[in-house]
Amino acid sequence: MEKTWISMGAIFAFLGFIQGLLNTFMPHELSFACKRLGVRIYNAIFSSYVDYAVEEYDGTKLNELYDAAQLHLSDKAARSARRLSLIQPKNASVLTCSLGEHERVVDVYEGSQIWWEFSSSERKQSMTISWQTMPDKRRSLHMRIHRKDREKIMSGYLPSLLENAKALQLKRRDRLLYTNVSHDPRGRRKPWDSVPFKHPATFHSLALEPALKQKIMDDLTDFANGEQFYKDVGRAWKRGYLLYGPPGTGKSTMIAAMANFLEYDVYDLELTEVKSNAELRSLLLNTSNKAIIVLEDIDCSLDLSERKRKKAKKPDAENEEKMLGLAEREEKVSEVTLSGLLNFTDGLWSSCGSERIFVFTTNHIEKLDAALLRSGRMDMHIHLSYCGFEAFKVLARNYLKLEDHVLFEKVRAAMDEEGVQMTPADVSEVMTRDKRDTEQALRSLIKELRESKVKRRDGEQKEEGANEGTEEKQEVVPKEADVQCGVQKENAKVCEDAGNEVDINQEAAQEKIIH
Ligand SMILES: Nc1ncnc2c1ncn2[C@@H]1O[C@H](COP(=O)(O)OP(=O)(O)OP(=O)(O)O)[C@@H](O)[C@H]1O
Ligand SMILES: [Mg+2]
Repeated sequence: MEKTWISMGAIFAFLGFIQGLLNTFMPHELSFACKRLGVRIYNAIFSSYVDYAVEEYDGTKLNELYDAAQLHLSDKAARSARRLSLIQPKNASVLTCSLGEHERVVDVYEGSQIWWEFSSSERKQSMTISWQTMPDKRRSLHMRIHRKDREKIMSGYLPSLLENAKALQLKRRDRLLYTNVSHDPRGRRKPWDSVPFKHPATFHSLALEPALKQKIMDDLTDFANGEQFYKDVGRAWKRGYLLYGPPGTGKSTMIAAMANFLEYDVYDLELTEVKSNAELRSLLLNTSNKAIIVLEDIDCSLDLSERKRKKAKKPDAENEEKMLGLAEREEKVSEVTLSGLLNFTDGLWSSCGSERIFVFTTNHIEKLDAALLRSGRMDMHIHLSYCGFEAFKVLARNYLKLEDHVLFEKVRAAMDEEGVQMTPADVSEVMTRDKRDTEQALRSLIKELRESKVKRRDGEQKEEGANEGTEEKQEVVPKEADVQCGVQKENAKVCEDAGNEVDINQEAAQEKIIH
C-alpha cells in the first residue's frame, strides 16, 4: 500500500513538472488551442448539450436577442433567482428583473428544458478609435439546451421568445401622446414630440348608451384582431372613425378610452401647424404602428381659417417688401389641401404602416366634405349627443357611487321632457359640485335639466338677434375682428357648398351612422 502511494506521488510530481515545462516553453496561443481541442473532443464524445452565447453587443450594435431574452426571462428570474439586477427601461413604469452574475433560470418549451445563465467580464479596451463608446463590462447570457432539441429551439423557441418579448415590451411601456407642434433645442421643427399618455378614461367610465358602447368596443376588437382579414381582402390595416356632436358630449374622452382599450399611442395632429401636403405625408411616415391619429375639430382646421386670418393683415408701407416675402411664404403655408388630407387618410401612403386608426372629430358634420366621410376614410360615424338616462346612470356611478336611487325616476322624467338638453360635461359638473351630498346632487341636476330648456330658448333667441345684426356690425368693428368676421362668412360659404354635397351623400352614409 505504501509503495502504491509513493509511485502515485511520483507520477503526479512528474505530471506537474511536465505542465510547468509546457507553461514555460509552450506559446500561449498553442496551449489555448490545445485546451479548445480538448474541450471539443470531450463535448463531441461525452456531452449531450449545446451551449450558445447571447452577447449584449454584436460588434458595436446592440443585440436585440439579448434584450428580448432578458425581458422574456424577467418574470422567471424574479421568482427563482437570488441575485438580480433591476432595470427601469425607457418609457416604462414597470421594472424589469435581470439575472445577477452566474445566476441561472430554467425555461421550458414544449417539454424541453432550456438553461439560461448570466455572466459578465471586463471588456478589453480596443486600441482603435471608435465613435461608439462601449460599456466597460461585456455582458452575455448563455443558453444551454439538449443536443436533440437543437432544431426545435432554433425554429420554435427562439422566434416565440422574440414574439413574447415584443408583446411584453408593448404591455410594459408607457403609451405616448404625440403632438406635431414641436421644435428641437435649436428651434428647428421636429416631426413629433411626445409625453406619456396618462388619460384615465375607459369605456367603463364613458357615459354612453350601452348598446352603442358595446358596438364600438366590438368594432375596435375586430380591428385589432383583423390582421389576417385585412391581408385577405387586400386592404391596408387601418380604420377611420368620425365622432361628431355638440361640445362636451365626450368626443375627446372617447378617443382616450379607445387608446386605453387598445393600448395604442395617440398622435394628436394639429393641422393648422402643417405647412404642406408633403409635410403631412412625412408626419404620417413618422408615426408608429398601433397608433390612433387624431384630427380634432376637423371643420375648423380644414378651411385653414387661422392662416387666412394671418394673410388678411395688411402690411405697413415700410415693411411692404418684407411682408410680401412673408405673404409669399404664407401662400406656401396654406398648401395643405383637402385632397392632401384625403390622401393622408386613404391614399397610397396611408398604408405605409399597419394597425392605425384615424379619428376625426367635429361639432358640425354638415360642414364636412362628402369625400372625407366616405367608407374607407371614415368607416364608422359615431354621433355623440346630449345626456340620456343610460349615460346619466354611468355618470351617477362614477361621480356619486350610486347604482340606484329613488330620485332616478325623476331624473329620467326631466330628461324626457321636450327641449331638455344637457351634455354629459354639464351633468358631470353638477355632480362634481355636489358630490358629498348625493341627494342634493340629484335634486340640483333635476333643477338644471329643467332650466336648460329655458337657457336653450334664450340662447336661440340671442343667436337669431346676433345673426340679424352681423352685417351692420361688420362696418364698424375694428380690423382684427373684421378679419374674423370675414373669415366666418367665407367659411360659411365653403361649408354651405360642402353641406350640399354632404346632403347628397348623407343617405348613402346613413346606414353607417350610429346614433
Ligand atoms: N360621454 C361622457 N362620458 C364621461 N364623461 C364625459 C362625457 N362627455 C363629457 N364628459 C366630461 O366632460 C368633459 C368634456 O368632454 P370632452 O372634452 O370629451 O368633450 P368634447 O365632445 O370633446 O367637447 P369639444 O367638442 O368641445 O371638444 C370631460 O372632461 C369629461 O369629464
Ligand atoms: Mg374635444
